[in-house]
Amino acid sequence: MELAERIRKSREFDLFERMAEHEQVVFCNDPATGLRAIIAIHSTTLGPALGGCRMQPYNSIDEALEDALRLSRGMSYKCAAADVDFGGGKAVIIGDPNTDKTPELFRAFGQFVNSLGGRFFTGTDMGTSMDDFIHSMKETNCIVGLPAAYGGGGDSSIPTAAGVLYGLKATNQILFGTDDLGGVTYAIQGLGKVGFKVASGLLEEGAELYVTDISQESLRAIEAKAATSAGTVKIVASEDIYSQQADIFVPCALGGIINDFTIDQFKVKAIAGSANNQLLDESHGRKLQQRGILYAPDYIINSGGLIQVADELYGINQERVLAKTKHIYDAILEVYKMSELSGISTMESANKMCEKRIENKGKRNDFYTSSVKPKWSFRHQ
Ligand SMILES: NC(=O)C1=CN([C@@H]2O[C@H](COP(=O)(O)OP(=O)(O)OC[C@H]3O[C@@H](n4cnc5c(N)ncnc54)[C@H](O)[C@@H]3O)[C@@H](O)[C@H]2O)C=CC1
Ligand SMILES: O=C(O)CCC(=O)C(=O)O
Repeated sequence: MELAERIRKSREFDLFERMAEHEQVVFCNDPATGLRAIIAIHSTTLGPALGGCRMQPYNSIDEALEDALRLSRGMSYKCAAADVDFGGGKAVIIGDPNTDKTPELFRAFGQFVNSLGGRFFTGTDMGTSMDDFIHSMKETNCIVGLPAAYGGGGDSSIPTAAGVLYGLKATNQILFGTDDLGGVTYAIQGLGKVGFKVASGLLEEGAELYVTDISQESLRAIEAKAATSAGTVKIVASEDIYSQQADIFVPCALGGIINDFTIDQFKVKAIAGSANNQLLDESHGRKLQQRGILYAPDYIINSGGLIQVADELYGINQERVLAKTKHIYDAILEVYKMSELSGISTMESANKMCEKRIENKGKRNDFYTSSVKPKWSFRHQ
């Protein structure tokens, strides 16, 4: 029996089966600082792996690993969709972002990132902020999305939120024949770095919002914002956000929130938000299609942050970032149209497009020319 076949048949190698699509998974353990993290590299076909680092009080190693595997896979598709020279990776730190952060923990994390020798670049995600990575960057230059004062492109949640607003305009174009964001009702889950900016942008345009967050501070802040805006806001309980009588559900917190339990609760016409991995699995994309709910593939509508951090490789240029982020409007319209023409779901349409791009790049003969400086070398000077 072939080695690969023998391994596949042995239950003791289940972990390798789970990461069958992934190139590498690194478990990072630093007892001195309490760091326990997982870095997952899905694919480096398009370039070094890139993906933010999430911090969350996961209930088990299993849950943390699953998140890292799913998120890093999503990054491969996101990089292909945004046409940037990066592959898919992601990191998760096990811990409570409100109580467990220390400078030493993020320095230890930076050391592990550095040990990958440029195969993995990272920055902020759910539960982490630019300030955390100021500590990590002391150990590695594979950190993106740092403040401008540290040579980075700044807060990547700004272009992410801008991209979501462009995606919502495209969605309104299909639903109502207009790009206007005002006069429409949205149910927003999560008012963090991205969700708060999206909600604020919608309020300024006169939208009617239903919002939820587990942070009372964020809820008070959005009420204060609404008091000085053209729009209105109503706070709803976490479990009620899926069943709001709104036009569009805008998930900006957790993944897996489109599942068998929530799908029957939706009364919306469309779902379009920043959260990564919104569909529990691909079948839920088809179920949304059957229910006539338009779905904006998450890794396209939320690619503004990636566009900005990828731009750092060329020396950040905000005009270029904005122009590329605007393109999210066309990209979302394109996938809605592809799905309509082919009859397959919007997510399947987007996946097919990205898989083709990755396959084509994999086929290309990247031949070596000794006179040209390696593309990434300036990051290691
Ligand atoms: N920051 C970025 O540029 C990007 C973020 N994303 C994704 O967007 C989502 C949000 O990211 P960030 O805003 O950066 O994270 P964040 O950590 O700043 O905000 C998340 C918010 O969700 C809230 N939340 C957590 N659990 C909740 C629940 N059960 N119900 C309601 N609210 C809940 C938190 O209290 C927090 O306010 C994540 O899925 C992230 O992976 C995707 C692309 C880029
Ligand atoms: O925003 C970042 O720092 C990297 C991009 C990313 O992780 C994401 O788009 O999910």
